[in-house]
Amino acid sequence: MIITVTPNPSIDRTIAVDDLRAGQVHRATSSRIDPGGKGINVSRALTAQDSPTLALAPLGGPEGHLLGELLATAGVAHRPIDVGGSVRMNVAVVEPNGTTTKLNEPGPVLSDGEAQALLAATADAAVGATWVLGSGSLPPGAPTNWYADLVAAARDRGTRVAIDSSGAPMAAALAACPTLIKPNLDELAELVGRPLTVLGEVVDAAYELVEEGIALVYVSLGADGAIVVGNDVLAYARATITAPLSSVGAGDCLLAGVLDALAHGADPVGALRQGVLWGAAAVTLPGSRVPTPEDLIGIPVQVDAHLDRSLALAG
Ligand SMILES: Nc1ncnc2c1ncn2[C@@H]1O[C@H](COP(=O)(O)OP(=O)(O)O)[C@@H](O)[C@H]1O
Ligand SMILES: O=P(O)(O)OC[C@H]1O[C@](O)(COP(=O)(O)O)[C@@H](O)[C@@H]1O
Repeated sequence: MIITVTPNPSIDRTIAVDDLRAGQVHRATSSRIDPGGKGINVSRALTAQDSPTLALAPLGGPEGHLLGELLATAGVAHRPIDVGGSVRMNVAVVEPNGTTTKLNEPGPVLSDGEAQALLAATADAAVGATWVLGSGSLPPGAPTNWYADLVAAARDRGTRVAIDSSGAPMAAALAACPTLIKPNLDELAELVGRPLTVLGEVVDAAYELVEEGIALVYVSLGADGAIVVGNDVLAYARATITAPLSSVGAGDCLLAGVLDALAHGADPVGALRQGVLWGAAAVTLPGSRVPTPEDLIGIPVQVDAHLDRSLALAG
């Protein structure tokens, strides 16, 4: 069982328009809502592939109630933590050429007690789990070291822990040495404090984090695929998608594929292959829809242990 915790979940509304222009009135051509937040997306992707998972999240207010209903409809096992503030609504505006503009709300303020209750519930659920994943931004009010505390709590219970966040909460979590992290290119550049433009620079940056004690660093590189770096582990994988539809949540699907494979005993490179497959399949689907087994059919994944360090990245 893979436990996910999403301290700042969302309802994701995807709105399609012909041509987005700031300051103008637009008539949408379509719209949809999906359950959102990074850990929730990972649990959705795992559920769609029949992989056991439990999603924990603070589900407050009418939006929290709606999010719980959406998760139940999708068959995602979840444990709501009751909080006073309402779940946020994040908006993605999608244009026909695939350009996506995202507006993410900050989320409700969590009190100290609510942040502690979420941590305690996750620590309880971690006992006997294959992995615990903490993912996404922290809502206002949650302490910056919330993910660092989660890493310590999971380690105390003998459970492997993955963290996928950004900014100060991610930097604090790194110091606590999670088992695995999944930054994208921008997040890795932020963690090492320098721009990364070619594959060799990404590999070197990921190695620095491995040397600090992170066992496995998976870096997602959008259309350029992903790498895994660990002690004695280095591989690059990519899949070519001819008609990408929406990249919202692709990183979450990649991480779901990686954790599912590792939970089933795959080696880190096999897990990279499955992660890239699930991530690539996600971009063929609208909004943040997650791939089913049928959606994975016919997507070829190339895995290469000898990577071209000079490969320029699209960023
Ligand atoms: N245009 C694309 N074509 C093929 N695969 C893609 C494309 N965009 C994303 N992916 C796959 O999805 C993964 C996650 O995407 P990425 O944008 O890097 O994550 P995040 O959502 O975390 O920023 C990538 O590593 C890649 O495997
Ligand atoms: O917690 P954050 O960083 O604001 O991100 C939340 C957003 O990320 C997602 O989980 C995935 O979106 P991305 O494409 O930005 O990875 C959305 O469902 C959600 O709206």
